[in-house]
Amino acid sequence: MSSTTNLVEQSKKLCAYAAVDNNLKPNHKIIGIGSGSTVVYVAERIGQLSNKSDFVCIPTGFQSKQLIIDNKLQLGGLEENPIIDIAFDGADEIDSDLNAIKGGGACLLQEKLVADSAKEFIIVADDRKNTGILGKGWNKGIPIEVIPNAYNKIINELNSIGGNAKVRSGLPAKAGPAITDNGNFIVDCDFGQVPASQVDELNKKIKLMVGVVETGFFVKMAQKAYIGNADGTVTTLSV
Ligand SMILES: O=C(CO)[C@H](O)[C@H](O)COP(=O)(O)O
Repeated sequence: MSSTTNLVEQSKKLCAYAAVDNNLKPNHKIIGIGSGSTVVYVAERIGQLSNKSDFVCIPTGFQSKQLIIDNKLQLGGLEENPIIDIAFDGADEIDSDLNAIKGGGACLLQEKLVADSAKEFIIVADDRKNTGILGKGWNKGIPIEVIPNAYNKIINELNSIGGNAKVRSGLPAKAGPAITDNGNFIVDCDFGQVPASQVDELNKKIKLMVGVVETGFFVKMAQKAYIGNADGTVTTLSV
């Protein structure tokens, strides 16, 4: 592992541990666990607690479910636990209002369900994600989960409002489109930089396209973000 990779990994761990240590309380009985490489350390930290039988963890997808099981945490479902006390998740990019782009790992629908059901939603990310404006650092486009046979219709509609959209490929693991945990496709749409004041309006426009299941814009959902810096410090952002 190169020293840069080491530093990024270290910063992910630091921010995840700080987010858990500073926010998880004994009265939190239902905990949302997100997806991605940073949340691995959230699950690890929660797994170190001695009162693991006192709470239930709700996953945001297949990887997240495995993290819960691997850390010997109690697995629960959103059906039986529709109100989550606190949820932790990663992000692909964060702006100055704590709006986020999510879905780089194709889990955005379940991630948004968990975040939306949570009384407190906390983002953990290394400092490459904290650019202040969505689309500045993340140039792969906004992930949008769509019904499979609607993908070309939606690509046309996204392009007609100024986007540059393409269906996400499953290569090299799978020929053809990537398939989400919900059996849908992901369309990634680049809109360039989206100022914080325009994120809500753009998100609503996309949501209204028939065949769109969910967008990767998380608009004002997070109360706090823990950012792991390369120098070993953690910055806390809050709204
Ligand atoms: O939205 C996500 C998956 O759909 C992840 O939370 C996001 O991609 C961040 O992942 P990482 O912590 O590996 O940078």
